[in-house]
Amino acid sequence: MIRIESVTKRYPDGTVAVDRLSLEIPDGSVTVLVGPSGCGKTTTLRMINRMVELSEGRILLDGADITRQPVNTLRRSMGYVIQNAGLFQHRTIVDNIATVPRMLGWDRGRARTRAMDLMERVGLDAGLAKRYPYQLSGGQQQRVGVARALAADPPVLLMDEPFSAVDPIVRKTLQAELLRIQEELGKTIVFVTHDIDEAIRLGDMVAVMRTGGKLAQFAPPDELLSAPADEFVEDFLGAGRGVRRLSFFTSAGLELTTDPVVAVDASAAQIAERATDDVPYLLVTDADGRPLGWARAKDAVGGEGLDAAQLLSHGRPFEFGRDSLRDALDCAVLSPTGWAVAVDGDGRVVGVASQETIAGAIRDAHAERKGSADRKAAAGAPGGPGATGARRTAR
Ligand SMILES: Nc1ncnc2c1ncn2[C@@H]1O[C@H](COP(=O)(O)OP(=O)(O)OP(=O)(O)O)[C@@H](O)[C@H]1O
Repeated sequence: MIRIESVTKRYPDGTVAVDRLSLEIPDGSVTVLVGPSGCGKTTTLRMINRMVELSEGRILLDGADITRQPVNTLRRSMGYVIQNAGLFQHRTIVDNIATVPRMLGWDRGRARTRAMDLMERVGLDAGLAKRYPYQLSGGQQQRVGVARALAADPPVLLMDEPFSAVDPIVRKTLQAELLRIQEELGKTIVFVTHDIDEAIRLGDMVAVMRTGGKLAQFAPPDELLSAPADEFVEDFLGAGRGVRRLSFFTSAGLELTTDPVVAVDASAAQIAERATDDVPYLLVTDADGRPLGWARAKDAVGGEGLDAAQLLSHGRPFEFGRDSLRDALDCAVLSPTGWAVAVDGDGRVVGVASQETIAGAIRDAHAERKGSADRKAAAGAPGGPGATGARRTAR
């Protein structure tokens, strides 16, 4: 655990960049520092690896004061990723990634093998290994930056606006990749951004800082959205808090029905059996149970069977139990029938849910969450990461 204890940074010109900041950064999770420009995020991050020396207070890494160990030893335990990747322009990609292992005395072959493994892990084609940074896109360069920071397998990763310089689509992909890598590696990540959506998507815990280097709120994103500490945090979070919070509710409790689901080769009798008064649309699946689209029940009954070419689009299904209630709601709202299609991990239909069913599940989830928050408050327990149930999606 990284423990920041009442830390202040006063630069030589008198600027107080960070003012008595205290934070406990849990192991194996992503803690995001977010706030407006100049609020002291970068200064805080750099005090952790001592690129900036603090003025007052102390920082403990696993209980030991970071000033008590040689700065090189400290930095080796912390990968560092910055905006625009900061790659060595005269070195190939594979050599960039192998930099730290080589510095640690690994032989060339072992360092290169490690670098090639990491390229695969961060989603880079092995064919890029011999290129130079200028021959890569911005998104690819950021991936190299992440791979280089992971090369010596440090327990801590410090990331300073690593995805700010790439376009929004690449940025979402990189965020999703980071979450995937984090799921596998379980590093302690401290991530700086000025983008609140990025903070909410990536953070297990989010520290909102305000100008003057003061902490405004430190909470899991769900709690931030449901109970902002004050007007500053509320303004910073922006509009649509309620809908955004649904990302933290799992779809696992949704009551699905399979009543409208029929296979494309269903007989006239099977279709007639499905198409009751309560089922205006039928969800048609292929022989493997994957969704093909919606058919109007009244058109399907009495016909010659279902015509896959005549179906209404089923939109993007949600993965039952993995995706959130926000994903399910999005599906239902965008669906031409108002029904969301739920699939399993292999893309096979497990059922459908109406907008009304989803609205009911949202009410239940809120009531359940409120009950559990009240119980926690009564027991004096703080909120913590990992209580969300839904996969954090980078949609
Ligand atoms: N070397 C320095 N000397 C004097 N003041 C500095 C120095 N570095 C940063 N500052 C000041 O400290 C404050 C915090 O800067 P910092 O870079 O930590 O903020 P930030 O939240 O990361 O900002 P941004 O989002 O714009 O990168 C700012 O007022 C900045 O001008």
